[in-house]
Amino acid sequence: MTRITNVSLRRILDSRGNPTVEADVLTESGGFGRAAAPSGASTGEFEAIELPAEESIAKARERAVPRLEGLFAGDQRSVDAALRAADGTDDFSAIGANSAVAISMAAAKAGADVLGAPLYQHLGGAFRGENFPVPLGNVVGGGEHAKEATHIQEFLAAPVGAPSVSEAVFANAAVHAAVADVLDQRGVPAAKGDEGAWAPPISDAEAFEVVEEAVDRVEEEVGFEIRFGLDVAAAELYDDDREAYVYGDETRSTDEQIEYVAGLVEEYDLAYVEDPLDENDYGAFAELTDRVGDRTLICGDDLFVTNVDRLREGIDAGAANSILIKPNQIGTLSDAFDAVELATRNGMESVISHRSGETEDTTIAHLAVATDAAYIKTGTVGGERTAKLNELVRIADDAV
Ligand SMILES: O=C(O)[C@@H](CO)OP(=O)(O)O
Ligand SMILES: [Mg+2]
Repeated sequence: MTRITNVSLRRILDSRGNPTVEADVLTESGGFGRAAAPSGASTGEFEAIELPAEESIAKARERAVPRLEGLFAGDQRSVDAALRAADGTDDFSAIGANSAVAISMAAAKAGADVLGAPLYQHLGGAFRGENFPVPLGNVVGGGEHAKEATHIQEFLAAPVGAPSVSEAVFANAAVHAAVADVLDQRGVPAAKGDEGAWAPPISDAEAFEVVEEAVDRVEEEVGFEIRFGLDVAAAELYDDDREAYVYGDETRSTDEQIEYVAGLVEEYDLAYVEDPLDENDYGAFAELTDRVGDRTLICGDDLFVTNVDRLREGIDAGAANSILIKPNQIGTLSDAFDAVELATRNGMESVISHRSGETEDTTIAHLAVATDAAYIKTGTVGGERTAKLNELVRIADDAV
């Protein structure tokens, strides 16, 4: 039987050294699932609410755990509906999206365990297809993830021509290493940001040169196409009072920002641009998508926050052609799947993503394969990032 007999919650460390929530779900027949909540730094204004870990655990123990015991672990919709009912708010502010997402993911793993199936197959079904996501590798970054580095939050290698997921993963690691060489040649010292990307104290313009050079070198070495992309995280740059995007001493109006990003897509043949504009500006997103959406992905992260209502608004406005999916932005796997489904039905690509604060949890690797996502964004190096990448390699190798 797959009935849940026990849900336990504990406080563990995330990659920034902050406390986060880990959940264990046990079933009657001995099925077991464990998962942990990640945590963002450049969080969207409309995300589900993360409570301090201790508080979230106490509230979830009191309100959610009693409702979960007795449910079928494999029936993800019921588990997630019980979490929503236990919380009773729209944004999980009563029990915390951190406990909710940890329990939701742990229940899915317990459900898979009972079936003896890998998680990606439990979630994606027998006919999920043979595709694998292209890993987007953060190789240079700044913004909220490294304050003294670039204004643009992430420069992402995109090995779109890789013949296998394994070659793609290693290509990203090679670009990360090549960036270090290029910076070294230029005499630029660089620490690493929260996601393991290099965080050099250089201008965005110089970062483009560095990343382009590193990508070109590795492309030549591996013999397949590597492009690159960005997470501008523009909501963090936008100043409501000045109605402008602030890049240190420089500012750009919304029209200038659209012009700037369209120019970057053109000049660097960018494969992917996430959050190029403020999270409240569907109109500006639509304008940019109209201009360059035929040759690049314009992806909404803070814009959509994995929320179907916000996605619907975006679809009506023509605001983007892809959506970033972060289960903890919305609180359950069912909600994340609903967002992917709505996006797919409307011809949009899905990109499954980690957070800047992470654990060794590998659920998103399975989620990306299960949903047939075009891309997965999960960093390049560092244990909490390679945990997901190595799991992808194992999934491709049928070894999970
Ligand atoms: O903006 C993002 O896409 C994420 C992950 O890269 O960062 P954070 O988790 O800090 O929101
Ligand atoms: Mg983002």
